[in-house]
Amino acid sequence: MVNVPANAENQPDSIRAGAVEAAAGQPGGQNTARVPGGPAELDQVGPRLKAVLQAARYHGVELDPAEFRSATAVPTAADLSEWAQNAGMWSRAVRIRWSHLLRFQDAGPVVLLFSDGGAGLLTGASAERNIVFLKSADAPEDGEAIAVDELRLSQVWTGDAVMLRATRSQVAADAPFTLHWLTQLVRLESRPLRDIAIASFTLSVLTILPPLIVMTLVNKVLQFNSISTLVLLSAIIAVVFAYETLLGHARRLIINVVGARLDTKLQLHVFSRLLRLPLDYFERHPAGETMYHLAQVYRIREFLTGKLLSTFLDLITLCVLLPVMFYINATLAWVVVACGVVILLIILAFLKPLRRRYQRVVEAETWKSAAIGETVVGIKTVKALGLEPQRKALWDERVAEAGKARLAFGQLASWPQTLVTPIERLMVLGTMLIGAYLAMNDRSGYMVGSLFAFMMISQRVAQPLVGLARLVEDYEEVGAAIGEAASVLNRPLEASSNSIGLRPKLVGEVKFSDLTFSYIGTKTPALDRISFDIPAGSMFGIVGRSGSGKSTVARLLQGINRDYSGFLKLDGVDLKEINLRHLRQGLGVVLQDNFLFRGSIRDNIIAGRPGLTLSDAMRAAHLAGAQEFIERMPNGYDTYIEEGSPNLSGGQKQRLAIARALIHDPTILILDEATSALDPESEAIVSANLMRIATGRTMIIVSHRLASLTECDQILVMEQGKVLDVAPHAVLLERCPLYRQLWAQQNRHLDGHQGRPVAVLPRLV
Ligand SMILES: Nc1ncnc2c1ncn2[C@@H]1O[C@H](COP(=O)(O)OP(=O)(O)OP(=O)(O)O)[C@@H](O)[C@H]1O
Repeated sequence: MVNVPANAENQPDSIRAGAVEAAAGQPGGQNTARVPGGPAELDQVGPRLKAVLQAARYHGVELDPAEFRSATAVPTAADLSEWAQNAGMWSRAVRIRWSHLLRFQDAGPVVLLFSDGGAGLLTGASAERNIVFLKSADAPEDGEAIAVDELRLSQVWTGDAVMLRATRSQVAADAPFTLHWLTQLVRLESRPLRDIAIASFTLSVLTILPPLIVMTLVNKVLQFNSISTLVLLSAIIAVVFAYETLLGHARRLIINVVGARLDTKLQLHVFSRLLRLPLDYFERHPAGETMYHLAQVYRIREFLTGKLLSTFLDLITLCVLLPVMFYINATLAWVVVACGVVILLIILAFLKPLRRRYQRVVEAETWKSAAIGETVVGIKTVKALGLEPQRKALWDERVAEAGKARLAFGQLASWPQTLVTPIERLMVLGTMLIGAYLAMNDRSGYMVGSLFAFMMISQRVAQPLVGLARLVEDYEEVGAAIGEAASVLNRPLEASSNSIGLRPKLVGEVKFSDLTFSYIGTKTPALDRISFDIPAGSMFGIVGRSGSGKSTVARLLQGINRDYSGFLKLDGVDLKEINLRHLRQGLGVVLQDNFLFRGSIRDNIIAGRPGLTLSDAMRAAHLAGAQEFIERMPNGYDTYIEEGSPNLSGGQKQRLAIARALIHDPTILILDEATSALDPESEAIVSANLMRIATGRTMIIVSHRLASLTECDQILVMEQGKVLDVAPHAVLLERCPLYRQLWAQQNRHLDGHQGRPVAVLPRLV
């Protein structure tokens, strides 16, 4: 019987079907034949990677071959497993025996590595027939997995296997940031939490002993002068204290570990979601506001591993101690419980007004953070325009508002505290007084010892009871913090870069058909039924007045905005269908103002892309015309650039940005006003390299300056979001009035000479 994996219907065809045509002879092999139906880029991927890619796809995860790292020519099981793990999957590289393979009946495909460098996918097994079902990574889509016995497999299999599946945390990575998600996160730590609970329970039990011993001491030892009982009790107390100390230490250690792990997971989650937020979000929200909201995550973590955990542990103590209190004296125990209930009622009564005031604190703090963030980001403008007094006034105002809101909250929050404190005292002192009264009327003589014991226990109970009541109050604050963090993290993300979308091989042909697009919140469309084609490998210019939609065209091409109507196709594939990360890896973009990160020039050009070296950086710098000025710098490619690159001129910055865009040899290079802010000399240097840069790729140049576009194969003229004309420079001069007008405006100094402006136009080489 063929044991097809349980969710066989959900498997991609490439796994479900196909045969290991060469399982016995040439399994996998170093065959680079096209995978039918698979992405074109798989053609260049070796069989071991292909097998892992397919196994990952079975679990709904699309791995990126560009992220695979291996120190050896033939990927090892460990490399492959690490690749899957880096993409957030659970994966293990294992060395297993045949008998183990027979147990893989419905766990999804397992990748088996073959001794010739190939690989196969184990899709099922039959223990009765002593066979496994195997399929090559290169198998045709509609082929069947073939049955292979132990002897045949042993001829080709190294014994290494890679197991992988989607992890819970991976599923959780897309989950919204809610209290439920946080609870799930905590539940993943169930084992250490269980240990903490056991330690706490034991500690609680141990805390019962001293009061009980005191009770015995008073009732028995003091009354009957029993020295032997005293010695025994002392020994017990010593052992209990030693245990208590050790267990307390262990508990704190485990709490620390759980706290650190939760912290790490939260931080990873927050940053990965932040990176996946669409650009739109960042354009609409000040950086300071976003950072303030995200900082709330740390309050949530403090609550989870601090107050919540300790209250949970206190609850264990309560559960152990309360019955003992009732056992010692029910009347006194009821007094304690009644006090606890009153404390809870007081806190509940204040919840709603506290929530309202806290909301005001949150709003005021958000505005405050936005003001400081904006000032730091725009400090150049603040200084240049001498806006310090205005910014200071704004800051003063925001600080005052936040202070007022905090004061109002603090004043109200102190009321429950004021009301709860006497009740807390009453809980301890009241029980003492009532206990003393009861002891006076007690004739057995045992009441005194019980009273001592009760006093000791009630002190330990009062704290958790109050803590429990306060937890409700703290939860309000944390609830607000979750809301704040969620207001950033729970926005719709860009399409999942790992798992969704096609990865076609990009050639560089672009087609806009009847495309209309409006920014959110605007009435007039930024692009209005535009249609034009950009042939692969051509140089394409876009001109138009300010606000005509030039940059929007470039944004849509980068997949920044995807909610347009009509079609935008890249090499015949709808852009919305293309995996976002794959798309952006095929694009190079240089903007008017490019951000260079803190680090060396080399690091900035390589931009952290793994596997690239100094010689790659030098090649890109040469192409961008940057190598000459880099080599003149004191430390060459190791010259350190500060954030925002104050030690570079505008032209140098732009050339570095172009080098950075060229480093991965993009199929399409977009220059969006990349040379507009440059002085004529720098522009001439950059433009002089454009022809070289353009070779072998599609180049889209958005520019105000018509002079920099004259060499383009086609120039698109835009006006108010519409396409006015598309033609080469000379033709546009003839037939497009707007183009002619813009050209005349920009080249008045040429004296009616229709040729190229002598001073501005760079000679392209
Ligand atoms: N993020 C945005 N949100 C809302 N509206 C926008 C946004 N970006 C641009 N717009 C609007 O869309 C229209 C086209 O803008 P776009 O930036 O594409 O024009 P442009 O031709 O590149 O202008 P410029 O040459 O001045 O850069 C403009 O009316 C602009 O106000």
